[in-house]
Amino acid sequence: WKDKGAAVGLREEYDANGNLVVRQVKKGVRDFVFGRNLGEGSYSTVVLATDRQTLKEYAVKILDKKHIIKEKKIKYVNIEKDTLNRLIEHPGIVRLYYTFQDSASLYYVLDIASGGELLGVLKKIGSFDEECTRFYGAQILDAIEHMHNRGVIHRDLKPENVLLDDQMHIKITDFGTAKLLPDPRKPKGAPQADIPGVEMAGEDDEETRARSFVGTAEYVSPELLTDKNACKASDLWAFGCIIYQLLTGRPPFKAGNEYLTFQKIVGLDYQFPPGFPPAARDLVERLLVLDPQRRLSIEHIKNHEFFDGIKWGRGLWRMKAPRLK
Ligand SMILES: NC(=O)c1nn(CC2CCNCC2)c2c1CCc1cnc(N=C3C=CCC=C3)nc1-2
Repeated sequence: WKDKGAAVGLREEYDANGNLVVRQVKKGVRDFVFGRNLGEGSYSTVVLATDRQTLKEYAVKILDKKHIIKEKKIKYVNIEKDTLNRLIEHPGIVRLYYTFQDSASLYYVLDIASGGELLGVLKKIGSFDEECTRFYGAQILDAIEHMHNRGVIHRDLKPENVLLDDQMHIKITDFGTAKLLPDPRKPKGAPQADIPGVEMAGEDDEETRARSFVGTAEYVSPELLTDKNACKASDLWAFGCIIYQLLTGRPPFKAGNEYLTFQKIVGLDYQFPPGFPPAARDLVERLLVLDPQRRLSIEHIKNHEFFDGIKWGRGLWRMKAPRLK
């Protein structure tokens, strides 16, 4: 990285009344007051931060440059930034506002999800009723549809990566292991963005990176275990696991260790507990299908009986979140 430091760019503009307005266009470390630690990744720390000027709160993801280079994770860093830039305008996905760097670190300034993890809420109340599962399932599916329409496969969807904002609406996070397909909105052959000036020397090539990643055991799709290839339907397998888990309090495939969990997955070895709602059961059975080609498409899921009554699109994000009981 060329160390651009935290140079703060200022732009002089004139407003409608001809008054000179000086606008700050580049943020830096000095513009934020850093607070408590929100989470640790393998090469990043996420910290609560407040913008000194606007007092707006953010989550700032701080990536250690030395560690990234030593662990050859430059590609992951590029993928995450490119992914977040592609998904910039969906209410169900953590938004990237600014990036900057100093001599030691890269900084991503992201939406704060003050409600923490969906998993935390699920653990607190045990399991969700149908209404809450329908609402949160619909928001997660709407965000997955947006990702897939932009050529992004998340590959590690799980309740820990579904966060909640102050309206108890979801915000999906952690795109460091996403798989980026060519952006359908960019004309064929157009260069796909990267972090400028970041050498890829000694980097895994994209194919190796894309094939080397396996998500979190309980949510990994069978195709990722058998032929190492994730596709959009892999996110819908994880979605089926999440719907099952919201209604029962546990994922469908869980064993004493990862190997036994993987065996259950490829053997489609799971059961529905008594009282599992029939419409939800039909939906989950059409998602937890070994052949990714035969899994329900997003359009079919949206029209499934389980989601009867859901107003898809912008209306879904204006709805008041149901009380979690
Ligand atoms: N890896 C990330 O990008 C990331 N990690 N976190 C915190 C993790 C804590 C463990 N589970 C997954 C998330 C965040 C982000 C994005 C941006 C982001 C925005 N808001 C929060 N909010 C939290 C609030 C309370 C507890 C934990 C997180 N967290 C994050």
